[in-house]
Amino acid sequence: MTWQEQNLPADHPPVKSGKVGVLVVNLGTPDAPEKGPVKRYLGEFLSDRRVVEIPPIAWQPILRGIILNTRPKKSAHAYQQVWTDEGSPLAVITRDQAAAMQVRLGDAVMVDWAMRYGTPAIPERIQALMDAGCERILLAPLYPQYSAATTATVVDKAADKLRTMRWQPSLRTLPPYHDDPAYIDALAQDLSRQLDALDFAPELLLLSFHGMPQRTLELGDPYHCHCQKTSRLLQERLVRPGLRFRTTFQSRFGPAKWLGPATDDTFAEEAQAGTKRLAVAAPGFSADCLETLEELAIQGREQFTEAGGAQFAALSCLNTSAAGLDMLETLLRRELSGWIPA
Ligand SMILES: C=CC1=C(C)c2cc3[nH]c(cc4nc(cc5[nH]c(cc1n2)c(C)c5CCC(=O)O)C(CCC(=O)O)=C4C)c(C)c3C=C
Ligand SMILES: [Fe+2]
Ligand SMILES: [Fe+2]
Repeated sequence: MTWQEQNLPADHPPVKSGKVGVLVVNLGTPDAPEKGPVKRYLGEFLSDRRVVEIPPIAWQPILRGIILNTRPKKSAHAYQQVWTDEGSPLAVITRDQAAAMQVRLGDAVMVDWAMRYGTPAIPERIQALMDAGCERILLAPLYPQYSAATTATVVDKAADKLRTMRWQPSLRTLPPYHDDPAYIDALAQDLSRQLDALDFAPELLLLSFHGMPQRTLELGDPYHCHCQKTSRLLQERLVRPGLRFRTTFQSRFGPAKWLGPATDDTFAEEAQAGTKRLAVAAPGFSADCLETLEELAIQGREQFTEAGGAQFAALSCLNTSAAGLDMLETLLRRELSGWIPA
């Protein structure tokens, strides 16, 4: 009998056992590559005021009246191009990353995963960790570069859940790791391996990050600076004879000005300027997803070759590569320090 049990009245609810939980989180994805599920997912994602910073009174009519009636069909078609037997690549890879961390971190922790939009939802998985006895939770949004639209909204969602609890778990959050040597080393190692395996030598390696409205930079979001720093540190580590680098931003959305230069314009511009052999990597994405597998690997190839390019390769994200998992383990262990034995 523990000290706590001895001191409790007979009718007291069971006392939790003080385990440590890790919740790995990524953006989210539809449950199926069809119009209905894509519409539900986009409705939740694009209603997040951290993502679209337009007052709801002005934005919701545009979202409900136009975007959710046109985009789901087009996006569902794009998702169909990349969907796997096990589901959406982003969900499958995130699940596998969490499973690998469970094996590496062992019984000292319980590792689970969630998606910020769609399923499995953050509140549900926090509850599951608590039901399993976790009194301490490390929340790990897998975004190397901080942005209010990604990192902050994960913390908000977890806080919304904690707000409803009498007995809250202790929470730690994984900080952004855009300039962490473990991350830069993992990228350098994994991209070198992939470049070595190509059947051509690229003249240009495009480092493409997800875009954001330009306004977020002006309002003080560190995202753009984090991307630029990752890019610089990676270039310093990835010196290869004859290889040039450029940093670009992809996935423009809506009419506002977004961070530039735009990845799609750059594919065409480079080809027109005579670049024949190009590789593209997306260091800001922890897992391959629609934005890398469809927008870069499929559309990007078309944009580059139609404008006169000859050889094209879209490199994989860290996913469950050895380098990627080593990095994740390093980052998680550091944040778990004091909570689990070293
Ligand atoms: C206002 C719109 C958007 C902002 C701001 C935005 C920021 C942002 N997104 C990611 C990562 C991902 N985005 C993904 C898909 C996606 N993104 C937007 C819009 C904004 N993103 C849309 C509408 C979509 C859905 C697909 C589509 O209809 O085109 C994904 C992939 C999801 C998947 O299911 O595979 C990721 C990952 C970051 C990192 C970011 C800001 C830094
Ligand atoms: Fe996005
Ligand atoms: Fe996209």
